[in-house]
Amino acid sequence: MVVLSKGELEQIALPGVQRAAPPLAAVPEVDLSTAATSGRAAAARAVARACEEHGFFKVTGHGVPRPLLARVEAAATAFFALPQREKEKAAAAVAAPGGGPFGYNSKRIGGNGDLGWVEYLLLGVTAAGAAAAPVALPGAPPPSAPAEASPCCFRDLLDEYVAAVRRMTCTVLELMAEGLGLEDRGVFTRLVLDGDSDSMLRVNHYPPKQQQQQGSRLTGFGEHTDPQIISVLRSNATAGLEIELRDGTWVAVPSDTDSFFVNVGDALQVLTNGRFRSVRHRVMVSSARPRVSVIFFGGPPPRERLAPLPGLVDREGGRRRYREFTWREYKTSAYRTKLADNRLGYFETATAAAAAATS
Ligand SMILES: O=C(O)CCC(=O)C(=O)O
Ligand SMILES: [Fe+2]
Repeated sequence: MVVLSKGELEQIALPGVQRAAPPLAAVPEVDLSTAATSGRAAAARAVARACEEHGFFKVTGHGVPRPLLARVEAAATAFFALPQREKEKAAAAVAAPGGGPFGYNSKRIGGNGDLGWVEYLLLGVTAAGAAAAPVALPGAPPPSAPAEASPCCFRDLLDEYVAAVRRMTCTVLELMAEGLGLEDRGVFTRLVLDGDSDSMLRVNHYPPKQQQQQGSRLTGFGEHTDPQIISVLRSNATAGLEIELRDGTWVAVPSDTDSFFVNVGDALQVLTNGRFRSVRHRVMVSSARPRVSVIFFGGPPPRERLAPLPGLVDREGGRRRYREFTWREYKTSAYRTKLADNRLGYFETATAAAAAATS
């Protein structure tokens, strides 16, 4: 088990963010069921508007079966209730041969000293539509645990979940392309469906606060932008997610177990030449109830060369905000940074950097 020193625990209880953020008054919402009918153009426009304004919106009418969502939530809760030893054994099984970020972790986010009041399972997503690790997660649950806490069952369930959520994600990505007026509707979808797509699934569990932490707001997951093209999140009924608006204020996103929340990621900000905004967000733990969230991150293949799409650059008089780079390069550079760093700064063109400095 990871034991934190007093100083490390103080870092999680950040004094600067003690005040509760006000709720986001109107969460932009897109009903995907209307996109299947005559409302497609309106849905595409609503998606593009939300990506430009917030880089964030809520998806209803998504078609992912409710019982599947409930089973995943129950299995995740049961998994994190397993003895620490079992969770760590699972980590060893999903770790990539050469190391890397996959597996189970507690309190430590990434390799550069970021801490949060969270434990999580991070799994690679394979091209075949299956999620998770190529090997079964070992470890039998204690006899009292529900069957779905068994890491093998949990893995199978997550496979099913990823297949359903990836399908829905592709519909959203197509709507984004349409909303931008791009002729090639599949320009984003292709990257996520590619056999080598660098997609992931993260299951987060924010444990209830301990006695001595009552009254303080803890950093569950510090502020950051997501690296990939798109993130699609579903949580239990415990709030905690907050996003930063364009004017720099933070707002709380009310939880909604029937909907998914979509974040624009860094890669999509680049592809759209900055028109879509990679949303800065965090999770604050202020409730005594645990929060469980499951996030599908749709990413491009490592070899993919990313650059602003020419059609979108033309619309800005030829001004390119980012230079071309491969996804592998971005990741190499990002792994050296802290969670809160602006990871795209390194890839900005000189004109974009100059514009940012004067704004
Ligand atoms: O757990 C959440 O609700 C969000 C966590 C998050 O932003 C992430 O895992 O990238
Ligand atoms: Fe995130």
